[in-house]
Amino acid sequence: MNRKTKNTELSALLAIAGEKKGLLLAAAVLSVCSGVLQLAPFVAVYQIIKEMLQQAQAPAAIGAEALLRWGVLAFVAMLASLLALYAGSMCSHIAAFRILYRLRVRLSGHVAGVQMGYHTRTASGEVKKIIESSVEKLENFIAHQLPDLVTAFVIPLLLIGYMFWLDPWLALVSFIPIVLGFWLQGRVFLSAEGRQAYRDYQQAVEEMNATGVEYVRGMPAVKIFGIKAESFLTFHDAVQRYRDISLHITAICKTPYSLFFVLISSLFTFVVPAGILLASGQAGSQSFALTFILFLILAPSLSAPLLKLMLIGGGLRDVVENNKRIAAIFAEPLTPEPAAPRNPDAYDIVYRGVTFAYAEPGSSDYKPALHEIDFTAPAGALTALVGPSGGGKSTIANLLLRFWDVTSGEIAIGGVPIREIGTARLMAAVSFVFQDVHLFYDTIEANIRMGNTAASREAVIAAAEAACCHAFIMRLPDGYATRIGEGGTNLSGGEAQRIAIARAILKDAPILVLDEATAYADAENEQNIQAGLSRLIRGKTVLMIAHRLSTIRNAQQILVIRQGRVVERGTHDALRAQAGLYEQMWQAHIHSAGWRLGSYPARNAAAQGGSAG
Ligand SMILES: Nc1ncnc2c1ncn2[C@@H]1O[C@H](COP(=O)(O)OP(=O)(O)OP(=O)(O)O)[C@@H](O)[C@H]1O
Repeated sequence: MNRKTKNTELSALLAIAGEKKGLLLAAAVLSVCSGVLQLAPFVAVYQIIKEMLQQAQAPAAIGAEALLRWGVLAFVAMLASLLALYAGSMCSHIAAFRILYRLRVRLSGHVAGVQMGYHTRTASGEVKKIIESSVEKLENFIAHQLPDLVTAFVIPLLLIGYMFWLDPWLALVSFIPIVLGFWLQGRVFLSAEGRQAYRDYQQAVEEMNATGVEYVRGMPAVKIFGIKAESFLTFHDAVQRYRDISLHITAICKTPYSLFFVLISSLFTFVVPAGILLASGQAGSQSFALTFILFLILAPSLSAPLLKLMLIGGGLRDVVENNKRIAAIFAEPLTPEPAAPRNPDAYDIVYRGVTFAYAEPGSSDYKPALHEIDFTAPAGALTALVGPSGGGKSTIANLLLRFWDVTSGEIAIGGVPIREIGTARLMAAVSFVFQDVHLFYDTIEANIRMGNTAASREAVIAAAEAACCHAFIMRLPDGYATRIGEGGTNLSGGEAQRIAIARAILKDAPILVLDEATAYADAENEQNIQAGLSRLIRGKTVLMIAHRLSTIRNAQQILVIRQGRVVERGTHDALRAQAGLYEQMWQAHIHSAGWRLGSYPARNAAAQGGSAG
């Protein structure tokens, strides 16, 4: 990663934190105050010892009042320190939760605005993980680590400054092990080997998580095909890689980390011999003895913030990693919107010389999907897209919604290029019934209403009746208020498809795109869905992708798509007369329609009879 990218990540992190500057500053100041106040008991002990030493010859002269005063001061300072810690922690937590909220809202908004290509390139689990856990980890950083970091920096600086002011030689002796400890740590962590090991570690964790999720998701296949855990090689390998890199990191870190820990935790063991050595030159000096005592008190209190600094330093790498993931989402470009959106006043659709290629995941290569597609879908008519699997039918439909933008050529609605219509108006003009219906974890009514949130209850029911789903909805325990999905009722593929059709009927958009809308229908259902569809498409411009050719027999126009090109076009009768690909597909369709399970015994019997004869 180059320096520029790193800076961008850091500035993105600071920009996020900067939104609540005031609260964060208050948290930092309060936690430094708390840290400084925590030193008060040490000062009190020092003052008490000083008083006792000064009156060593006549202990009776030691002023009990002075000792009490220092005791009370230490107690009050500790109370004040706890109060400051509490107030600082409140500030940092309030700041953290507000920042997290703003960040999640911004991220969700951005994710909704980026082009569909991002969502197909990126696993939905990954985006969810970033919005949930990467953002959540910032809470720990902002609410806890940031104030701790400031305190862990400021307190040792103040202490070291004070120690140098008291006695530069003793301070130097305390300071040398600190420098040595950090140097030993830095030598490993900042070396090329250390940095590479950390990157490998991160990658190993990600791989292990991703393959672990895959393993659990693929459990039905694992069970059906009897694949044992050890033989699930990718997951197994990922776990082994994680173990190896963890052991490698432990091996390179154990000595410097142990030395660092020992050096920082035992600063006073350096101070004692140095003090004795220096004291031998100043025998009888009471003031040196006092300074020495103060050093013995202060040196251990330096260790705690320094060790904390080290721990936070390790955690910061995680924060930077998480921030990198969050910044990568924000770096994803949004669907370009026109400066002045235009409204089409007609709803015919024209594809003119449309060529499109998908970006290959993880490379800068592109995979061509469509070549010079030209056709007009007249307003109010049904245009069907048929053809072999992988030919490009869904891609043609998806481009109309600007899930991706065309590589070259143009798509226009009512003469207005779709880029100039603007996403909101485009979405309002088009209804889409996908092959894979997505229903939200909500009530049936809310799912249908998604097409038109302002619709009346009667309109929702009318749409459900038109889509032939009213009857089965009424059989559900709570009717239209039944919750779908996790923790609620599960619908069959055909039922979910009819809900999606009801949603589209309610939306009543002038353009309708149906991608395999009858995919899940059984023979009885298909009639219902067809009935719903014929009500839905009346008077609209329809693009319909169908594998069952019987469903599009009456289309005004049929386009046969193969290998990203329109290879035949015309009505059903005209295409059959051409005796080309469509005719082959039609024959195959008729054959498969006649090939039902019920016919098996008769055929089988015939075959057996034939062989017997
Ligand atoms: N999101 C994507 N990223 C990369 N390539 C894709 C993507 N979606 C489709 N493709 C590829 O584009 C080509 C056309 O696919 P498309 O889904 O449009 O065909 P289709 O005719 O609708 O197929 P089917 O009838 O099986 O649904 C295929 O080679 C497919 O692998």
